[in-house]
Amino acid sequence: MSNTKVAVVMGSVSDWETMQDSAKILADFAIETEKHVISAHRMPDQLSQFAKEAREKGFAVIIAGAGGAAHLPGMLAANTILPVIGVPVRSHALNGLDSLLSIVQMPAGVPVATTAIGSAGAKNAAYLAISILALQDNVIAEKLINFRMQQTQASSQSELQLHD
Ligand SMILES: Nc1c(C(=O)O)ncn1[C@@H]1O[C@H](COP(=O)(O)O)[C@@H](O)[C@H]1O
Repeated sequence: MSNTKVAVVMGSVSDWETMQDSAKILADFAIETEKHVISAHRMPDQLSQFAKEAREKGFAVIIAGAGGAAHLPGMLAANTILPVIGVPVRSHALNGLDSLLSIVQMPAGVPVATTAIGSAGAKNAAYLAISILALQDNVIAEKLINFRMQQTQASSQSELQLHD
């Protein structure tokens, strides 16, 4: 697979507080990443152009974070065959439940892999994108295995401390 880049797309710059958690993990794994604010609602033509060109521009995965009436991930998925991971950003009015339901209930045939609401979801979107890249890249796979081992060690240590 020659496509190695990940796009982190968000509906508004106000989503960056959440989506920076995706970008930080991708940077830790040295994954080439582009960040974009592209709203399906406010920038429909740019959204369609970005999604249609993403594959030929070398992207392997698109992470899309949006809040409220979060149509961005679904509309990206409608315009590309790349895997799209949707992150429901926590909204003020409904605490992110609106974002979650807007992203998760896609019709069959146009999938969006939906994460949890908020920061944990943004982090897991990055780890899922890294898992996809690791299918074709042993260096990334090794880094991911090391990360999981360190995470297990840290959890085991905290368990031991509890019984000290
Ligand atoms: N859900 C969408 C889309 C979209 O899905 O196209 N575009 C913007 N938004 C969301 O509107 C919220 C408020 O945006 P502002 O803070 O700019 O008013 C953000 O969480 C954004 O993701």
